[in-house]
Amino acid sequence: MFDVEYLDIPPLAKAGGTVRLPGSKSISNRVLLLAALSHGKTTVHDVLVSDDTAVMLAALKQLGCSVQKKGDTVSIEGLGGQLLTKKASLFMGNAGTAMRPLTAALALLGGEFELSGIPRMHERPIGDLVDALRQLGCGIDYLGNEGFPPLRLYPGTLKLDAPIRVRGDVSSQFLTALLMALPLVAVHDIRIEVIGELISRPYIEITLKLLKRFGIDVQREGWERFTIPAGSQYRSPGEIHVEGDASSASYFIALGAIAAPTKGQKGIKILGVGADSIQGDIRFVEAARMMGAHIDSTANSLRISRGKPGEGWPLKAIDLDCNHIPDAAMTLAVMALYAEGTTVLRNIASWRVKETDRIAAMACELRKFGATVEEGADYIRITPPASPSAWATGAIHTYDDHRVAMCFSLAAFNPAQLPVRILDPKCVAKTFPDYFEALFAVTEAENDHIPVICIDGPTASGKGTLAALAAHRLGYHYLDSGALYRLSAFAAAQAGISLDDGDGVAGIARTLPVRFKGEKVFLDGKDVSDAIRTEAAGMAASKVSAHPQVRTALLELQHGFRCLPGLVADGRDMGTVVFPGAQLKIYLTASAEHRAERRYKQLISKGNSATLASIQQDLEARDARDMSRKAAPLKPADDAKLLDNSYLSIENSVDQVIEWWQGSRPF
Ligand SMILES: Nc1ncnc2c1ncn2[C@@H]1O[C@H](COP(=O)(O)OP(=O)(O)OP(=O)(O)O)[C@@H](O)[C@H]1O
Ligand SMILES: Nc1ccn([C@@H]2O[C@H](COP(=O)(O)O)[C@@H](O)[C@H]2O)c(=O)n1
Repeated sequence: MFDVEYLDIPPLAKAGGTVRLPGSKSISNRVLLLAALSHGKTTVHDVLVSDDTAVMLAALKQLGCSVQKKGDTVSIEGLGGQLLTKKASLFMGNAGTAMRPLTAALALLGGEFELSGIPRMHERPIGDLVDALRQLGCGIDYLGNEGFPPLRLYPGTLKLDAPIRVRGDVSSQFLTALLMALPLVAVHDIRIEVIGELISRPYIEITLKLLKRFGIDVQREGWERFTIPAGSQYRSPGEIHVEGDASSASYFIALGAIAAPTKGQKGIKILGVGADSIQGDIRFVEAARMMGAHIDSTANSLRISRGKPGEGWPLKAIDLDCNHIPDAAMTLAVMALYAEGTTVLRNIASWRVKETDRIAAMACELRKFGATVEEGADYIRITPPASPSAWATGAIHTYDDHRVAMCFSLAAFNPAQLPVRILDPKCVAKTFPDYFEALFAVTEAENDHIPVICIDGPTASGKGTLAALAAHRLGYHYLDSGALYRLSAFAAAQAGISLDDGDGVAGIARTLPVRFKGEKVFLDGKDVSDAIRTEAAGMAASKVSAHPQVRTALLELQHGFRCLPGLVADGRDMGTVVFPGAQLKIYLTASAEHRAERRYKQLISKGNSATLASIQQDLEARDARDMSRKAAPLKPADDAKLLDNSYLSIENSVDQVIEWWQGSRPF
């Protein structure tokens, strides 16, 4: 996951490859709760691992459930409809799929509970569900604003004879919550009557299908009346698989529809969800087809490609009632940027009470790209920028809403080739923690568009420290090019090749079996991190680095580090030779005394013996060799910014680099 303040996505050009989707959030949280309420043990496979499911699992544990989790497989020993813990304070984060059904189940089972969430959860309505539960005699108080969480639940006297009336026109989750909770107390038939037109019906279909898997056969009359038969009892199905998340699929369906295919790939293949999906958002496929996407499906996979010019590309504007695909419809709003004409998405009033007011949020962020947007109580109308030059870009606010973050990543295919900044990208953790990694794995940018920051300078000036920290702050990759020279010398010595034999060392360098993992370096699978970090190894590296053949041999390997979303590279010739077109070049220096002292402390802290004087002598000798060699000598690039950090802390040095970087960005 990109745990950074913002993520800059370079202009993207192409897409192709296979995406395996994480499990569906809606199915995962329903199944986890049903498993907990059932008799017997349930093993749930392919569960979504995310913030919202973590909240549900934590609550179930607090309620006395035995939960074993291994990766995306969760085993739950069901409570058989009896709570072991009758008193608890449960934190629901911003997970509506946990808050609503747990409120209903706990209110009916009886006990003293408090349910709260993050501030936005306390703005999301729950009054209609509370009203329905109070009709049944459940004890529920509001602890904050009337109609909203947090809630206090306490035992009441249940009255289950009369039909239960619940509104269905604000959130279908209220009905889902009742459908999942009422089987716990179905001593006789229980009738639910829906008031108002039921929205998001496909989510109710998921609920009914899953209830069936757990032994509850709800009778339905249209979408107005539901009956839970007397004597209903939850029974574990034993094993159950969660399908891929159809709402998450929408980003990759859209990607296939708007991106030119990468060489050798037939668009995007999505695994985990397909024509047999029980999720309503699978009908996003129909909407994407209407806009021009070419989509083939099997039972549990999809393949998407962009139409030919004039036959699906550019996309076609649509005017669509999106009540059946409320979550995935946000993706259509971003696809509308690539459509000819004005797209209207209707019947989306529920957007206003989701993670954020999604109609207002989408309108505001779409305008940053130059779109003309009109918003109404329950619709949004989007006209894309009139021409490539009318496109703008901006820093996208994500409102702690995973879907805003994910769908706006697609704006990086803009024809003006502008980068897009996503603020707080880690909000995708709610449903798809590795979304951006998955996106970058199947997209391509023009090489020159992938940003590179070069940090060159003499020994022990702090290049590596600075480069690694700057990369971390930006979510970029990091190249420690010095390590490649150290490894070449090390591997050559091990193979008995003289360090003076340029061709011999170059032969080794050309096929270095190197792997970086965090701060560790592996050569042919062996951890050589400490072995290549000695001063002797640095001196050996300096020797082999003077051979032009060795430098050429390492060039391709270094270029390979230039990957989405960007790179920070440190060394001696990053800005002058390896990445001459880099967007930012820094030449980092410090006085020889400061550098010697830093290296001295570094060595001593690792338990090595050294004297300050000898270290200073060695590093000055190494610098002299690096600066005087013919091939790619150490020197500042003509367009490098000079940074002397003799009296600058590490943190201030990083701040300075980030400030320079920000200054070069269009946000
Ligand atoms: N601004 C700074 N102030 C104080 N110490 C620093 C500063 N920057 C880096 N250091 C410390 O200096 C030491 C050397 O830093 P680092 O290894 O990053 O240098 P380098 O330039 O990459 O070295 P090399 O040339 O060997 O690759 C480290 O212990 C690091 O913590
Ligand atoms: N781009 C580079 C990086 C390093 N070298 C040579 O390798 C030696 C070791 O580098 P460290 O950064 O790990 O200390 C260094 O002294 C250089 O001789 C290089 O030539 N080009």
